[in-house]
Amino acid sequence: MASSAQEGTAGPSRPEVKDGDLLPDQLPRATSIIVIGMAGSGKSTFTSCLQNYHADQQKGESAKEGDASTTTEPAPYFVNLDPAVTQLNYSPNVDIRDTIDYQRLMEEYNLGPNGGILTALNLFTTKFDQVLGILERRSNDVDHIILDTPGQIEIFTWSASGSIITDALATAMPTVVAYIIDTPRTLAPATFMSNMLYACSIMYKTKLPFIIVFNKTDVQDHQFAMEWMDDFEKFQHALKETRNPTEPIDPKHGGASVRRGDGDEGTYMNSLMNSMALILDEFYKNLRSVGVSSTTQAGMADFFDAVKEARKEYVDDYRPELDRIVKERAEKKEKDKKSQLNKMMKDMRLNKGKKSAGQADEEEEAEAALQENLDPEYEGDGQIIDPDVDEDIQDAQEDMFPSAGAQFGKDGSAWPRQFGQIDM
Ligand SMILES: Nc1nc2c(ncn2[C@@H]2O[C@H](COP(=O)(O)OP(=O)(O)OP(=O)(O)O)[C@@H](O)[C@H]2O)c(=O)[nH]1
Repeated sequence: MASSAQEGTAGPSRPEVKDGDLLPDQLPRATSIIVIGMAGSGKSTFTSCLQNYHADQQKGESAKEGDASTTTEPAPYFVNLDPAVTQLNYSPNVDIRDTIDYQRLMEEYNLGPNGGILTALNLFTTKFDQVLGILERRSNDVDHIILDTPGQIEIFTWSASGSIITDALATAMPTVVAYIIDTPRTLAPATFMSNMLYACSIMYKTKLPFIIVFNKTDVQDHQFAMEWMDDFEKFQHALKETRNPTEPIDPKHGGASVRRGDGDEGTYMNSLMNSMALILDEFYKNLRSVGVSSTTQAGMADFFDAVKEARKEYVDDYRPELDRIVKERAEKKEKDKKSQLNKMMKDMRLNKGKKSAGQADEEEEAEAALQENLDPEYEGDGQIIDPDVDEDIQDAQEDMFPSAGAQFGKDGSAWPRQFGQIDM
């Protein structure tokens, strides 16, 4: 899909646009990266690795140049959204724990650990507009804003607060999802498959560009997973070899099971896995995956390349779709507003017809009294609207209250008064 966003020159506060860099004029410089993954997959370690990687890169650059000031790139901006984490190996710029005391919340509301995390996240989300304000201000100074999410994956991915945070971010700036997978724990075809199904569900829920990050490659190389994704027959072969797909394979021996089963207890499971693998084949085509080690920093350069590609995908595919949805919603809201107004006017006319002469007189008096105090630009929702912008509604109001035309108020001033003339 062609990009509808214009690639323009950077604004005054932005760095110079380099070849290949995608900095459409209206988009912030930063890409926000939402780090999601199963409990223990290494989200926090990965996030801290990003911080260390940046610091080490900067040290390397300045050593090469011999002058620390020449190539300094701004450090990523970090947000911790896990209220229950006790220790972090990175220093977040914004930390949910500064706002919410998770332990006290659990005690006061008699909540379990997951209920506590969910409630903490919900409370934090009520203030997320303030956080977003901070992030938006930083988004023209940094390249990456990284959000570390709670350990229990479903608390973020399937909660209303998770959706609100994700949508708010994706509307404000290019946003991508980094889905962390514990590679050594994915050696069993069934575990691999369930992880991929989960990833697939998150991708379709958020509709954001997605990066699969096979973590802990210092313990287990992720090549086997890449092959399973690239070649359906290789996955089938691994399934056949393992018999019981819940047992890990030994990638050094062509996918044979570490502990081979000798019955056919896996047959049903295998055929289920086969069918799901076929379905997921399409999903794999839309994925970019990298292997990293959060302890050795191996693969981090590949990760940042993948982020660059994902940003481009956001600009080309996600943003135009988002703009279309926003426009569609605004049009629908406008249409609904007008049809409700028309309906109300119709009801009023009908009621008027049914009223007795005395009632009608009383209502006319009440309406006249209302007109004296009514600012004709008042739309009824607490907002002063610009009549030039919304001429139809203004016309409708004049239909409704024909006496509210140019008249003189009790104090002799012109009526309706212009906005700004109203005595406060
Ligand atoms: N060898 C190795 N261990 C890792 C790597 N990344 C994380 N770990 C270890 O995996 C364990 C879990 O890592 P965390 O970063 O706490 O995982 P998490 O996903 O943030 O955990 P929760 O938020 O509690 O779900 C820790 O013992 C880490 O040291 C890695 O790349 N290599």
